[in-house]
Amino acid sequence: RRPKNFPPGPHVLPVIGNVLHMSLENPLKGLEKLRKSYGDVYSLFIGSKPAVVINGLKAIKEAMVIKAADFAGRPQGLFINDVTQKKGVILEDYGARWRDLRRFALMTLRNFGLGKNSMEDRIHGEIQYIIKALEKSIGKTLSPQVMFHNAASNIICQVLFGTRYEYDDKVIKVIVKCFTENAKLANGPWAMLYDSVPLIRKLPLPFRKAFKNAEICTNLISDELAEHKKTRVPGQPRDFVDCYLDELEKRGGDDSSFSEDQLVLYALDLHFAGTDTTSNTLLTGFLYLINHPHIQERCQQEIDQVLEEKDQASFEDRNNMPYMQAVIHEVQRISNTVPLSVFHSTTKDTELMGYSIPKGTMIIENLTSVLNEEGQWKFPHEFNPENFLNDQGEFVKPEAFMPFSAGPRMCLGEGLARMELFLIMVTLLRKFKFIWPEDAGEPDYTPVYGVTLTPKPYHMKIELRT
Ligand code: HEM
Repeated sequence: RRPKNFPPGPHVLPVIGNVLHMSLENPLKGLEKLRKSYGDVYSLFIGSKPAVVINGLKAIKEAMVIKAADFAGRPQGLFINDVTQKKGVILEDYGARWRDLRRFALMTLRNFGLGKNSMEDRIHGEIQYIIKALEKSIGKTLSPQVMFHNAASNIICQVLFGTRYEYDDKVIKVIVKCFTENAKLANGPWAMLYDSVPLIRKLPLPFRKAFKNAEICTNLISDELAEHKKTRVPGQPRDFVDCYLDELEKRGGDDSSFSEDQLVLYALDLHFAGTDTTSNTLLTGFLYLINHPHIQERCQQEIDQVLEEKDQASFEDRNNMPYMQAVIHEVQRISNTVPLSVFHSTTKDTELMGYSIPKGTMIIENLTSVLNEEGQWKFPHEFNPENFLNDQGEFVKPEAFMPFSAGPRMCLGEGLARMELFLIMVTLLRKFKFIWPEDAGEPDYTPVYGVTLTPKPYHMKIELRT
């Protein structure tokens, strides 16, 4: 039964809740349909657990920005918390420990953006490997999926461990495989059963694979950590792991949010958060640019004009490229890379749009509903950079642009992600022309649903620009 004054929603069945109202293949359509029946704030039962789904700019802003702290928790006691051993920053509940971990990550990322070997240099370094891979395919077709995935992974690996991995390296292949499998399991029916029926948790059922995968990744990162401990010079950090080890010494080892065990899961968290997101946005971006050649050409004209004889683009150049800025933001809007954000939970009894929501209720922030909300965009349902340009052709960012979410839990890698998207897209568009192969048929823009949305695999043809 729904508590008193709880948001409305469809009829609930015992044990399975509202599972039948949602397609596990793609729940986004089901959520949109329920919004039409019940309004911007409604409730669903996932198994026996109530969850509130928040849709549209007005309600999301009230929850995540105005009542920020009330909605900044993360659900606990779920399958995914057990798999990640309640460590790391993404799933940590709202409180002092989360704040400490988040502040440390933001500070370290900022420090690595400065100085000689800056984040821009690291990104440009990795772009050279993408260029090499593309040059090998000139005049032929290429599937860009693995290439973008590895590039995003390498950029974050350089920050975390100070190393990049060759595109066919065994370590990174194993980590990526484990992540992909776990993301699927976490989203699937076995995780739901694990959450709903605690008695089966120790049984040898398919969800055990997720624990095995987590152990494999933990062991690989522990090896990396051991290597760092052998070669580091205290006070002269080379990367995130060194910074963390310095911090650990400073805190004297009696602080439960900072320990070597924590570090391993923390690094895996950042790697996971920074890889699939950026690479799927790039993949979607190129899929649209290839199939909208006039937009691709207009980007190239602006890039040529602004960069002239300069060797390489810098992130600052974005301020002189309103059209490119609009295109990248439109790519992010249409990619809708993390469609349901990461689930939140309420930290106390609270209210939203006149409804009462008890402490500890799971909150599903439907970012899709804002990124294509009618009334917020000139062209909500089509790929059109005009969504981010005013009548004078200047770049403007509507309030409903929130692919990184909003409020205290909003993506902490936003700065890095935006820099990667800009430098990679500008550098590649400057050098190459991307073409849809003649024999590829009509493009299919329907994404494959998961924690992140992924475009269906596709091929691109590459020509060198003169
Ligand atoms: C296009 C790329 C990216 C997109 C669309 C994206 C999107 C998001 C979203 C929607 C959230 C959930 C926010 C919430 O719960 O309200 C999130 C959280 C997070 N992201 Fe990103 N992200 C991207 C890239 C990155 C990168 C490169 C990093 C690496 C540093 C990163 C690290 C994180 C972390 C650590 C969190 C959890 C923050 C917390 O719980 O306090 N993300 N991201």
